[in-house]
Amino acid sequence: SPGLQQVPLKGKECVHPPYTIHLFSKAPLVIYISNFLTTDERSHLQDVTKGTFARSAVADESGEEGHRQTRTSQSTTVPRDSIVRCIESRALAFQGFEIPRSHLEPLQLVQYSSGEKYHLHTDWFESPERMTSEVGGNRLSSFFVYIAAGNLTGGGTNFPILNAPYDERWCEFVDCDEPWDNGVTFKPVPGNAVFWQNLNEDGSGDPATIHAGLPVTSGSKLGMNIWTRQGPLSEKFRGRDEET
Ligand SMILES: O=C(O)CCC(=O)C(=O)O
Ligand SMILES: [Fe+2]
Repeated sequence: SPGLQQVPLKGKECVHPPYTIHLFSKAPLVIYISNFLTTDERSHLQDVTKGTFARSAVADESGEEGHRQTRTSQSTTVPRDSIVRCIESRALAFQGFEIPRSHLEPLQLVQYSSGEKYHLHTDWFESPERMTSEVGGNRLSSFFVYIAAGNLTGGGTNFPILNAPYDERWCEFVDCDEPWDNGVTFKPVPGNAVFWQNLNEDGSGDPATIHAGLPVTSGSKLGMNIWTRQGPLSEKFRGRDEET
């Protein structure tokens, strides 16, 4: 239609699935999304990252990256093809269209086998080394998308500071067997995602966004992080964009 700029996608149309959103919390902003990724997109992400996973790193207080018992998963960066760009566009549109693509970190897949977990942490940083202008400052928001669950038990995403919901309809997405004191645990339902805002209006990190990937007690879990920074990442960290 006149006035609408269509981005050419080299033969592959970017069609967004009709996902459903459920507002979980207003402060911090936490939104549960059903059917954020299609089955084809999920298989594609698994195909293009096959054999590329390595032990996940975490940063300590000094910003030093290393391997710790607090994060025992394997992870990898997803190469940016037309399907991945389509998922990026969806994540940006979800946040209101204003954020340029350059504010997105490369998408990260995280694989957990039985016994693996990611201890309580925030996705936002406190050490200046981890939020330089080269990496676009701090992490404004996070999507954790569930990509696959093979005979999975455990492995939910737990937010201990958030209140568990009252309405039973949440039990489709939330572990309603968790004791009330544990906060909320989102169930790893493939295709679904949890979105939250990490930073307050003044740019400070919101401590209430602390969360964990609970131990996988059997089977396997594959998830994906989509992190949006406050500003653009340099080409060194984000890689080259052919189109914007
Ligand atoms: O595995 C999960 O459920 C959460 C993972 C996570 O929080 C992260 O990778 O930053
Ligand atoms: Fe996280």
